[in-house]
Amino acid sequence: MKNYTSFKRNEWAKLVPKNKANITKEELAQIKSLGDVVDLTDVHEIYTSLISYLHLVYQDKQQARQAQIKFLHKSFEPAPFIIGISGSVAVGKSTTARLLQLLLQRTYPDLKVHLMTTDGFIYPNKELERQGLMSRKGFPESYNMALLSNFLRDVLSGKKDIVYPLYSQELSDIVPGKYGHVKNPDILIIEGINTLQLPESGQVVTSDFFDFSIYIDAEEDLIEKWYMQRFQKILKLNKNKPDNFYYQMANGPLDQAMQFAEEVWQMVNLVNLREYIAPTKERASLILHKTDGHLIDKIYLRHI
Ligand SMILES: Nc1ncnc2c1ncn2[C@@H]1O[C@H](COP(=O)(O)OP(=O)(O)O)[C@@H](O)[C@H]1O
Ligand SMILES: CC(C)(COP(=O)(O)O)[C@@H](O)C(=O)NCCC(=O)O
Repeated sequence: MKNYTSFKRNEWAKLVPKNKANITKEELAQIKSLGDVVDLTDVHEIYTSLISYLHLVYQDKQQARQAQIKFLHKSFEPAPFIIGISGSVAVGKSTTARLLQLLLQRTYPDLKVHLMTTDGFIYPNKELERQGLMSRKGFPESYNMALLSNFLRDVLSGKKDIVYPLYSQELSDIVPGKYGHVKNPDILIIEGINTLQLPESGQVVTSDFFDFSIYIDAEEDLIEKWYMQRFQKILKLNKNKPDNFYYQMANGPLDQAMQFAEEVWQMVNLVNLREYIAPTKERASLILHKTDGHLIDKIYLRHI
């Protein structure tokens, strides 16, 4: 990759020798999604350097804003620093995003760090069915991109309380009547498979709103394994929840359920990865490459 400097794990870790992220094992336990195994080594070797670099980018942005405001003879209006996180379905975006939020909050206790996902901007199943898009969930046309752009515009305009829809993986649908709120955060982390995608002509590019972006990368076979493992965990979690989307499958033959998940991976998520997600990789400011066991083995930092 021409526009990036690449680092092996230990080279990246050496950029910031001191351990600044004094996070405890208890705090780490909070962010583990569905029983995953992020460990303190990752925090020390990968995220400490990342947080230090983000600090530089953050300061740079504040300075540039101050300069512009002075030039325009305007008064200072706070606007959040926005970090976008992208990558395949099941590559570990939400887990990484939660860890980053926790570490940023720990490092800068005076700053408000809000985390959200773009899943909420997928049309509700009813609407997807109406448009014949149920098997295209996650593809560009399944998102209400105009709503997402308007939302981001509101965020940057400094509006006080902005609502956004919420998606539930267990329901496999938008949660009716429930909304997230963005209330003037200093840092907004926004994760989703579409965060680096270029929209159809005429629409606003989501990543134009970002101050920094991260793409999480891994080999297809590994991501498939993580997808299947997560699917199995979701089945277990919903065995006794009759209202749940996965309830019938969770109580039927396991091999049939796994066959279904395999088909969804092959026909939907893998196609989406190849056609629409992976091509956005080289738009990211930073690429975190993962190997077996979710271990980050390579880091690529884009030149500016
Ligand atoms: N660092 C990690 N260590 C162990 N398991 C992880 C890690 N990151 C993600 N996982 C697991 O991989 C699966 C997919 O992760 P998730 O964060 O849900 O992905 P995404 O948000 O990209 O769909 C989940 O089962 C999660 O528990
Ligand atoms: C809603 C999603 C696109 C979100 O992706 P994620 O946050 O899991 O990366 C995905 O979970 C999804 O529903 N994909 C469609 C096919 C499936 O059920 O996996």
